[in-house]
Amino acid sequence: MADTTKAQANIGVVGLAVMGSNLARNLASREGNTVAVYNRSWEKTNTLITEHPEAGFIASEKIEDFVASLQKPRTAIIMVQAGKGTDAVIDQLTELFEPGDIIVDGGNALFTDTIRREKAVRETGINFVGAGISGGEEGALKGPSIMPGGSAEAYQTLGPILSSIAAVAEGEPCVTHIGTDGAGHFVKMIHNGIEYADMQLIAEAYDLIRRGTGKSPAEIAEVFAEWNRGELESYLIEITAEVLRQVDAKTGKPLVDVIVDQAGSKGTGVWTVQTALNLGTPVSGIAEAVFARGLSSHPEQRAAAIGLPGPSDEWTVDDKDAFIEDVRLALYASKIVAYSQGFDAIAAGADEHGWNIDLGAVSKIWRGGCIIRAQFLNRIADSYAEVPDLKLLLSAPYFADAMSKAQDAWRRVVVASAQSGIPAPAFSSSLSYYDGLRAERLPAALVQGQRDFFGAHTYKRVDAEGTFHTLWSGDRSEVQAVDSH
Ligand SMILES: NC(=O)C1=CN([C@@H]2O[C@H](COP(=O)(O)OP(=O)(O)OC[C@H]3O[C@@H](n4cnc5c(N)ncnc54)[C@H](OP(=O)(O)O)[C@@H]3O)[C@@H](O)[C@H]2O)C=CC1
Ligand SMILES: O=C(CO)[C@H](O)[C@H](O)COP(=O)(O)O
Repeated sequence: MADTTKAQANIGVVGLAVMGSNLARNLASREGNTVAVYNRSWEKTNTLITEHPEAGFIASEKIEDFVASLQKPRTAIIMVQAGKGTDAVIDQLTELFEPGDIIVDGGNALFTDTIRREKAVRETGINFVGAGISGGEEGALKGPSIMPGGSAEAYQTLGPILSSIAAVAEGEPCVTHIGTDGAGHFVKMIHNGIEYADMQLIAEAYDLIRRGTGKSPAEIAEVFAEWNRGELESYLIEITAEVLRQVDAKTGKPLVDVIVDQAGSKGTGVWTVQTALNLGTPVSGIAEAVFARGLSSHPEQRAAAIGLPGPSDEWTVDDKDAFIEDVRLALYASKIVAYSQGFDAIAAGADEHGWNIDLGAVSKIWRGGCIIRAQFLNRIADSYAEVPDLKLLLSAPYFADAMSKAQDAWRRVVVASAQSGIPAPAFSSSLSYYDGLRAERLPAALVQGQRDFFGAHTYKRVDAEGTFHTLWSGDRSEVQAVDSH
């Protein structure tokens, strides 16, 4: 129980499930910290303090005691379920905290909720910081990537303690002040969108290799382990090899073969796509990943589709090693597209919400601690260092060169997917995005003509200023018009 007569802790954590308990241990392991902990139900608190006496936690059963155990100005990090749970805890803390104190929401909040909460809490004189935290259980314990928003003043107080618990990549802590109010949670949301795309692309690579070459999951694990020593080196490739190696103790089969093939989701991928749709930013690779999880999770429809015809011609892979190398290159190119789309979405969100987000700094803090950490984030960081206002990541020399080296293989893999009937939605949509971007002319011109035909939506001409409309139901002459978009 807390000694409510003395405020001993310099920081507190509310919510002691997987993320909160590990973050609290991380904080407690740093020199000079005394950590107060509180969870709605006592059981989790009790487990944490019983299993980790070395952390010297100050634990409270009541939130009033938790608040009393914090030194002023108080700082508490909330790690509870996003949505109503977070609102409930913010309300409780706002009642008990005083002006100058800091509430940090480290959960996966929707950034518009964070904007709303920051505004409401700021009016009480208390600081509110929405901070995206990535790294899962291990990251929370050993060093996550942290994406804090909120005011610059709050970050001055918070920055040092967040830096002390963050992952370190290339000698730099994986934390930076992203921007005001919801900027941190916006960037975390996009991080998760990229995570979805990356995972889907890896899953497609696995499926193509397995069905194309007949290799076992354990053999494919070795392929991924090999890839992890090259330009694809990343946490997600590393854990994919681990998952594919795992043998189910009950059946002796590869674990991947006994897991139900229906992918779940908690919402951040959907938010990314919804937000990008509102911003008019095509995050097509991320969207395909979200839809692929959705498709997998409709067992009745999938059962109804079994027996529908597949390709008539037999599809075989003649040179297995060459095919695997093609898949590797297709994965790398599609992954670059996913990150490029993600960075576009951040730039568009920053424009829309008036955030001054340093994309180079974002790429640096994703190099360590987070789920999408990858060797090639160093190349992204280099690209933004060379051209800070880079308009398209894909066009940076390193990435343009990577696309040039990968694109023939990428096309062969997409063809193989279509011919074999092995779905590869993220590979093929990423390739179409790439081809769409680099096209000198797009059939969007025809779409504009169609829109003008049925709705007098007007169009621009390539050879004259102004806005035009064809009198489709009249003599089909062209007239000047007011732009109706
Ligand atoms: N798991 C992960 O890998 C990652 C999770 N996150 C985010 O971090 C946050 C914490 O995640 P995780 O540790 O997985 O825990 P969960 O998202 O499973 O949330 C469980 C915690 O929320 C608390 N809680 C739920 N509702 C309320 C409420 N109304 N009032 C008070 N407390 C409430 C629970 O308390 P009780 O024990 O009493 O039920 C418990 O401590 C979430 O926002 C999540 O999205 C971010 C990155 C990675
Ligand atoms: O934020 C995270 C990692 O960065 C969480 O693990 C998140 O829950 C993953 O999303 P989903 O459950 O939808 O796959």
